[in-house]
Amino acid sequence: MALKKKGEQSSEDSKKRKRVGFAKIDAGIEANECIKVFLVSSAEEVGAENSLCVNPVDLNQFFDEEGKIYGFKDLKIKIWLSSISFLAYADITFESTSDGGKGITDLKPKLQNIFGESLLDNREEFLQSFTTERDYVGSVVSSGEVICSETLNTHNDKPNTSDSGSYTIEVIRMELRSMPIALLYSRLMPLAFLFIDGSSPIDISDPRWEIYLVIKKMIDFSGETNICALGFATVYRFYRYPESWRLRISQILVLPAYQGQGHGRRLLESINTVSISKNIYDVTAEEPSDYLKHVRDCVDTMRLLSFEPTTPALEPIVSQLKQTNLSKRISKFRLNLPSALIESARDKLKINKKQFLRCWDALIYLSLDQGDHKSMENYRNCVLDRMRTDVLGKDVGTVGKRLIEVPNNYDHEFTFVVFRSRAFEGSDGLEKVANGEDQASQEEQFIRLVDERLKEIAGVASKVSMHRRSCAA
Ligand SMILES: CC(=O)SCCNC(=O)CCNC(=O)[C@H](O)C(C)(C)COP(=O)(O)OP(=O)(O)OC[C@H]1O[C@@H](n2cnc3c(N)ncnc32)[C@H](O)[C@@H]1OP(=O)(O)O
Repeated sequence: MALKKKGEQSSEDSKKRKRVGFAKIDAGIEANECIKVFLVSSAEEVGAENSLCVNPVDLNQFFDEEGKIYGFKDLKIKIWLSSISFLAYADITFESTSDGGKGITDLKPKLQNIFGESLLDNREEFLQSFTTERDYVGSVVSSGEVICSETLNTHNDKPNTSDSGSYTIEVIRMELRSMPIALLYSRLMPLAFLFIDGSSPIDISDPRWEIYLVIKKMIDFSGETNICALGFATVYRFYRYPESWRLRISQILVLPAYQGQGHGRRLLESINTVSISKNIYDVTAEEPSDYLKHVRDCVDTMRLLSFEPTTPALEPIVSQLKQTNLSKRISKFRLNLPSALIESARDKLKINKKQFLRCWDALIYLSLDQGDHKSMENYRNCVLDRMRTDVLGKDVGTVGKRLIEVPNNYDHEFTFVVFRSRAFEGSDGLEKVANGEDQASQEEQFIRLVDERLKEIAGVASKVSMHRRSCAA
């Protein structure tokens, strides 16, 4: 073996060194960019150009390292999700693979993290499932309890007046621990992961879980009844001391193709029906999305409007808003909260206090003349004032200790934090008021918050007015 002296380089060595550069490290590709999910209801739709492509909340979360997939060139993943059996199949294509410094992502376990057992390996088996599993949902829900049933006309989705061209929408309630429904839920769970922000699996062995399925029943040309699932809600029953129960909506999802057709409302109304029939204490929702809040506010505001004690409770506050000038900061809303109505709405309609207060805003708004500048200005000031109290604490105006309501998953009504605001305590230990600049920016934030809240209230009020007009017509 020839030894090379230090410092001595052959011309061959120096050529080699020139050729050894720093290879570019694989930047990877985001899962959101290369994965497309299609919701299909027949074998013909699998691979078809016009199949329904749906938008999951965030696929990156299922992949490591900033949601990226490494080692593939021109990677394309098409996931076909059957709305008949809720089985899935992934078509994966790529030009080549190479380890560019970050390895080659093992796709199968990653996709199984989302789809679990419902991800099939065999394309043929998946295609056949549209036939073999055609009655799957129907057979599972056959033992469930029908909570609501509505027959609609195919042409205009209005309650049916003739027998032809009709279908039935039902909401079915089942306990999750029984076997066939537990298996169906395990196929629905990936949908919750895909379409509900921050969704996590639930422990179906806990007997307090139940599921509400909204299904469509239709008789086909051969006279057979086809049943498919359009959405679902999982609900947990909590014990409430000393001897009652509360229902908490954990996940609610209407399949993308069927959203905005009243199925979310039907699920919520069915949960309300059950909570009343079983004399549950109240109903809450776990971290509701903004849109779910909107739908829920519409549903509960409508219910409160037809609740007898509501109108007399509204009258005094509405007449006050019409007459008084409330431009100065006073807590009229807090002072005038209708505690008897809050309690009877909880008792009879199972609307929890936090939810009641959201609807109360909409009910007052609906009772005011939108063209009357004074009452609308008063209303705005009251909402602003209530928000200040909510954010700054129950004890606005006193320095030092403050009491703040903080959200939690279990019960929004009963969590408070007491703290000593730094803005009110100087380094010399003397209590001071916040400086002018802090107060101005705080005020700006409140104005922004109040504008957003007023927009939400107006959205609910307009939907409720439309719904009332169409019911009256
Ligand atoms: C706790 C959690 O799970 S949070 C996550 C919630 N789920 C998701 O985000 C998943 C994706 N989204 C969905 O699945 C659905 O959109 C849901 C479940 C949020 C709502 O279900 P949908 O079927 O889409 O709602 P639905 O058709 O019943 O309501 C639609 C409209 O009718 C209105 N409406 C419903 N009931 C009434 C009523 N009684 N009176 C007046 N209006 C009503 C709603 O306000 C809404 O109005 P809009 O036109 O302003 O949007």
